[in-house]
Amino acid sequence: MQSVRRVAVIGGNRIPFARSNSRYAHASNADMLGAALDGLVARFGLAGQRVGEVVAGAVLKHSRDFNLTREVVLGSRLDPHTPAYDIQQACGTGLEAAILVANKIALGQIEVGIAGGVDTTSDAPLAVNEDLRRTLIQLNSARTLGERLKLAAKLRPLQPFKPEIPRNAEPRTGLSMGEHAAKTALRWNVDRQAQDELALRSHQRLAAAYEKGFFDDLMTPYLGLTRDQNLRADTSLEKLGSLKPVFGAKGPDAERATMTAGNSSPLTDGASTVLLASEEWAREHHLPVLAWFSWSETAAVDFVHGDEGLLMAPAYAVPRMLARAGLALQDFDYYEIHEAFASQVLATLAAWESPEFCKERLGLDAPLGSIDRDKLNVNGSSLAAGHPFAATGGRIVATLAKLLDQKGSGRGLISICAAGGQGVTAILER
Ligand SMILES: CC(=O)CC(=O)SCCNC(=O)CCNC(=O)[C@H](O)C(C)(C)COP(=O)(O)OP(=O)(O)OC[C@H]1O[C@@H](n2cnc3c(N)ncnc32)[C@H](O)[C@@H]1OP(=O)(O)O
Repeated sequence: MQSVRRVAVIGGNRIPFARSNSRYAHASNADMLGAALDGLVARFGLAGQRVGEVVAGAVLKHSRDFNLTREVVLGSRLDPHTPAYDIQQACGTGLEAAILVANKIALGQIEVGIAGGVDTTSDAPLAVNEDLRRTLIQLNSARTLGERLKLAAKLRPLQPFKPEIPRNAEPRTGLSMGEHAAKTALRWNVDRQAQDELALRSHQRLAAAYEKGFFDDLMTPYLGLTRDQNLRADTSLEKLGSLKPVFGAKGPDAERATMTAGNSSPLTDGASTVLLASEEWAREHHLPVLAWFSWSETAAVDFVHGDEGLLMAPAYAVPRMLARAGLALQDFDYYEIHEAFASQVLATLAAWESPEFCKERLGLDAPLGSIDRDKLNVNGSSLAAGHPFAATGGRIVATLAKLLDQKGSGRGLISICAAGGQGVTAILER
């Protein structure tokens, strides 16, 4: 059995993120992931090379995209002998892909790998209703004219052919991510002002990062976009404060609704990729190491039978990871907490500060405590950049690795909430 090896983050490449039904309206998942991968291959001189594995995924995928990642690799300049496959862990997909690749490198199973993710809400897979779908499948395999006529006769009463549009909702509750987050915001008394301030900071910091050229070697322009399209450098607390609540805005608690289009991440299209490798591979290829991928943890909460918030799993994953790593919540120079909603970031921070939550839910004698907010999402996050579900993990890993490289030393925490009541977290070090 080989001992565990250090895993290097070499770099990343993504395309600018676009607002849904806008600049990338006619691009497919394969087009966008292909563009992000092509940029990575070009930047790190990987053309013609056989990479250990490429692992990526999409949350919303057409049924024809059996193995989207492999198809993208076959269309890329990588050696076609590069194995590639899809995984899916909702909004944690990109980070979970990086964890999978990192673990294979750590165990000596591969020397180098690429993790990625892509999503489009502009090209979402539509399905026809269940009866119609089954009848069409049977019709396709019917052997005799009689069988076909019998099945065709069944089709008429199934009119209209109403498509099933995938909803951004939990199958077991029927509630959208935003509606779940609104319930959590009430539970944690997260106020509107704090959410709008977090959103404003996200836009200001992302804009400042662009101005400094931070993304110059992390991004390839695509279809005319050179910056994330959702970024509103000119937004203000006044503008944000004037927006009407959209989640939790109906029902008995409507008066207390606080979540708006401004403090919720928008529906977004985009793709990202990250290059991970063993120390030896990096040295042999003369590629500098940005950061080391050191710890990870995935947790799940019972939001169906219990009272845990759908997007609160990172509140459980992080302390478990800290305990294994022998670290405190304050031992970090950067915190990258994915901003699905400002309220979910603030509820997570409130949970870590709560003596009751930490004792009753985490079994800790003392709360994890608060973090220095100046170290949180220092170059903006999903509220400003947008959130193409599976692509967010790659954006965050590459951003944090570069921040640590620029600082020269330090440690960063990644926390991503995901649908299904799951949370994916990791630690990068330099
Ligand atoms: C999936 C997982 O596994 C885990 C997760 O991450 S959960 C998160 C998943 N993602 C989501 O659930 C997406 C949530 N977001 C949405 O559904 C939609 O973006 C939304 C319903 C919140 C808003 O949709 P919309 O109404 O089409 O947004 P949009 O038209 O852009 O904005 C509405 C208004 O607010 C304004 N606005 C939005 N952001 C603003 C800002 N930062 N500053 C100023 N104004 C802003 C817009 O200009 C617009 O104003 P007008 O009506 O005057 O044009």
